[in-house]
Amino acid sequence: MAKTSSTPLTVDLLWQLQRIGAPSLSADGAQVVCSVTQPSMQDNRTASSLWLLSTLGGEPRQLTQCGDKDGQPRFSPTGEWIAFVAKREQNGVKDETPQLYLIPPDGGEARRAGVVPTGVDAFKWFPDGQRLALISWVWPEGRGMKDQAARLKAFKERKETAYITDAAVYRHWDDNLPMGRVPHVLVLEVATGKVTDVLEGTDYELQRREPGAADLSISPDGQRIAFVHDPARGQHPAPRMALAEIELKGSARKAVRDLVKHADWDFNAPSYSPDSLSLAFLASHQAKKHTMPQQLAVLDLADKRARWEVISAEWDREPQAPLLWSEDASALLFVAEEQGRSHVWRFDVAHREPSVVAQGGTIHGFDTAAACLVTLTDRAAHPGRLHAQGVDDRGVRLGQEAERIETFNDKLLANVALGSTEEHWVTGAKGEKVQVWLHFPPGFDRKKKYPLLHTIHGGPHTGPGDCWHWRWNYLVFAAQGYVTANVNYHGSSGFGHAFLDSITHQWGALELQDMEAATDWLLKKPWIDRQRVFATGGSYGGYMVAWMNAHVKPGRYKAYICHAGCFDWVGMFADDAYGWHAQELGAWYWNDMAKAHSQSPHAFAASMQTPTLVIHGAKDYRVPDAQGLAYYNTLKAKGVDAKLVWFPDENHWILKPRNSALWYQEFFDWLKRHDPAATPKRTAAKKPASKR
Ligand SMILES: CSCC[C@H](NC=O)C(=O)N[C@@H](Cc1ccccc1)C(=O)O
Repeated sequence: MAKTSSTPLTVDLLWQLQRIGAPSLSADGAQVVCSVTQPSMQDNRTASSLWLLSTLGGEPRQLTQCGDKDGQPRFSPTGEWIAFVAKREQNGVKDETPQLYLIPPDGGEARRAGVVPTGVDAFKWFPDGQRLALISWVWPEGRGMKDQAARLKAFKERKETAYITDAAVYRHWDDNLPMGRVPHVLVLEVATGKVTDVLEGTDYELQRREPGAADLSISPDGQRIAFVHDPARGQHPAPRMALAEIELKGSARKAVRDLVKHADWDFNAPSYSPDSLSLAFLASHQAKKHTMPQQLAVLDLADKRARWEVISAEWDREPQAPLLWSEDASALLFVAEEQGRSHVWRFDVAHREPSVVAQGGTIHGFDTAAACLVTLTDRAAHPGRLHAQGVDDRGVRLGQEAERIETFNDKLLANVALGSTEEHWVTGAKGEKVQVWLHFPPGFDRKKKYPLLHTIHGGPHTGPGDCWHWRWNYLVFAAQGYVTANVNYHGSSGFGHAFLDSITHQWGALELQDMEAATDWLLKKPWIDRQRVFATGGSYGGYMVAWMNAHVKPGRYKAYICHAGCFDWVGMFADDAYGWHAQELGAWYWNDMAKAHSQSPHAFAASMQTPTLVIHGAKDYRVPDAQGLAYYNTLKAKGVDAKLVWFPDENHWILKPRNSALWYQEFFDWLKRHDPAATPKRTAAKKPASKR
């Protein structure tokens, strides 16, 4: 039941809430460290600090003061240190790039672990707690850290600003990848601070799209590092990754070799087993179909012929990185989606049997040690929370309820009337069941009528549901009085491969049928006001509302809001994901323009008449802002009521607090402006110029 208090969930309150990062558990399972991000609307920024919590009860303790971006905290296997990434000024030295810091769990001053001129993107502890493997983007022709520092200095002091590349992969989401550099594995010694690039002088490099800790695994004896590498070295726009292994002699490279490589498969998330007998990893049979899920696979490390096998082929769900082994090496633990939620799963390797160990909501991180499992979980009804629970030595959950180990946002939310969330299913395209999440305003009264607001998710291969979203918060929308619907249309993830793959080469068709089936179902509800129906969406959801503007009878939806929407699949070739277009749309545009246009809203612009708010960030490389500008310009040229909100300093997501508050305000103002029941807040919408 919704709380009866009167405080609604407002954007202002949303931006006061603290944001908990992925937890790391100490080896004895007694302590947890995580980052906590505190936004400041006043300062228009966010700051993150590290907090120490206990799985045995007691209040959390702040470990570091609000640094700029204290992040990725990880307990050392021996429990002696917590390592984290930060940019700081210490002992007269100001970090120009993120560095690795160490702090004792008992607190005190963190110290820089060593100097990595090109910065630290991610890291993994060695089992002995005496070394760390780091990921850093280095100049491949560089030799040693001094040379890297000199090259970085020269690059920063150059007067030219051009970004020059001959790579196929040179951008990711909103970043130009570091020009002239490639991601390598470095080894840092805790005792000396010495840093060694253990791929220096080789042709090996890590995968370029956000290489992270899950791309590395260190063998229990500390003598080998498995890593995800790109055999095409950035020269293929849709590369298939391989796994390789560095053999160490101390902190130096002794050898590097391919470990798992196959032209038809994409591999990632290597994970050595605690008994050193196996390497687990994720494998996707891309040659079979580009939508093939990542499946669990295991390599027998004793097998001279390096044979590996998929062990989850019978399970129609998709494990996500990272893969953690149970302590007895009998099972793998990971997160996987399941019909609008995600859980921590345990997969018994011998019996090939999955089971849920920790239920979502939506799980955003977990860790396990010493028969304890800690999770970071959110729901539509609350932001991320940390829970701890006992698991037996086979990694199977003990007892029913996990214990919450923090109350970071409880006080702020104590008197907030949140509204409620329900899961429903409708018959959609192909006569198949389609999941619809409904979020109701606080104090919802079935005898009254409410406006309907569709919030269409992006992807298309994602499957949100029972989750807390900072940028598209379902209950913030509901608090404004909307029944808010989230349809997991055909193509969404978490419902099996066939459902996800069903839209391939026909983007827009089945999804539209699902949206319309959900709207038809909702229009039959006595508590929906048929005259007050709106649809909004971001990215692929923005594509969907543009597609609906061209394919749905005007008037059914009073207005649309298109955030970072794909509008024209030919123009979209400027995006950072262009390598996947042909697989998804069915052809390269130059080979079959009609095929591209048949799935492209711009090709149907003639029929667009519904008022639309277009929002886009200039630094968006996934859906370049030209897409939103073209859509807005098209509507203006046609005399359709349209408004543009363009952010010169934001990317695919609107991340600065003040810009996010403005985003929500413009969002609600647009809906009110086109709501027949709303008293006009400002002068009536300008009459569009004569229809052309
Ligand atoms: C298929 S390529 C990129 C898919 C990716 N999300 C996963 O489902 C993505 O970035 N989706 C964008 C929309 C988009 C689709 C195709 C090409 C570029 C962008 C999104 O919805 O965030």
